[in-house]
Amino acid sequence: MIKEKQETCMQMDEIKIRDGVLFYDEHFYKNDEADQLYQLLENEIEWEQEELKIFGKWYKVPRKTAWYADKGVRYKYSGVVHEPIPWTAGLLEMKAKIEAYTGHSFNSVLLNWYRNGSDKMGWHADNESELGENPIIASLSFGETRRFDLRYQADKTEPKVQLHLAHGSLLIMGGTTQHFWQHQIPVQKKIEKGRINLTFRLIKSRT
Ligand SMILES: O=C(O)CCC(=O)C(=O)O
Ligand SMILES: [Fe+2]
Repeated sequence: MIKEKQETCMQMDEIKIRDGVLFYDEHFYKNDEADQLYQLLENEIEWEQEELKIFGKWYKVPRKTAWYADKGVRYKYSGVVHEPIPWTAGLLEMKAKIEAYTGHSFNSVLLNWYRNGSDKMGWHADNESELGENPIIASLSFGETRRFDLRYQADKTEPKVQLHLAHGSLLIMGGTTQHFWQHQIPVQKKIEKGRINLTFRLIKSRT
């Protein structure tokens, strides 16, 4: 099984980084399928506008979000514990395709909709304790290609990594990536259209 898993991931391009594991498949979905999935997600997902309290003042999160998962799985993001929405058929299909391809299973997905290039996500690592020691995160992107930056925490001289996550692509982050690296989606003012990202995760502990 382990051998099979490795072979499956070997079909993906490995992006070599220090103290981390990244695999990327630019064409996980064909273009026309990806177009349809973008529309489906934009219309069917129960998008929320979250607000965050920073130093006593409320700010709108600069993107729309949604959280779908198995029953009973809870997750804290943007400082709030979220109850999951039950899976839709479309999301379950995507999950099954990723599971078959990678040999890893997932019980939840966090969705982010960046409506244009002003929507963003700041530097962070997906290192919440619920995800366990070395989480595997499977990230699907649809819509506009956005930059995905990674920076190494312990040694600022390590060069930043810049990826461009394409329409229909799959990125896998694994190994110790979340210990040593942070990532962000920076503002790209010239981008006028939207991008939807789904990060499939396995939540191990139930808060
Ligand atoms: O939009 C992306 O590609 C990244 C999303 C992300 O980092 C997250 O949901 O934790
Ligand atoms: Fe993240």
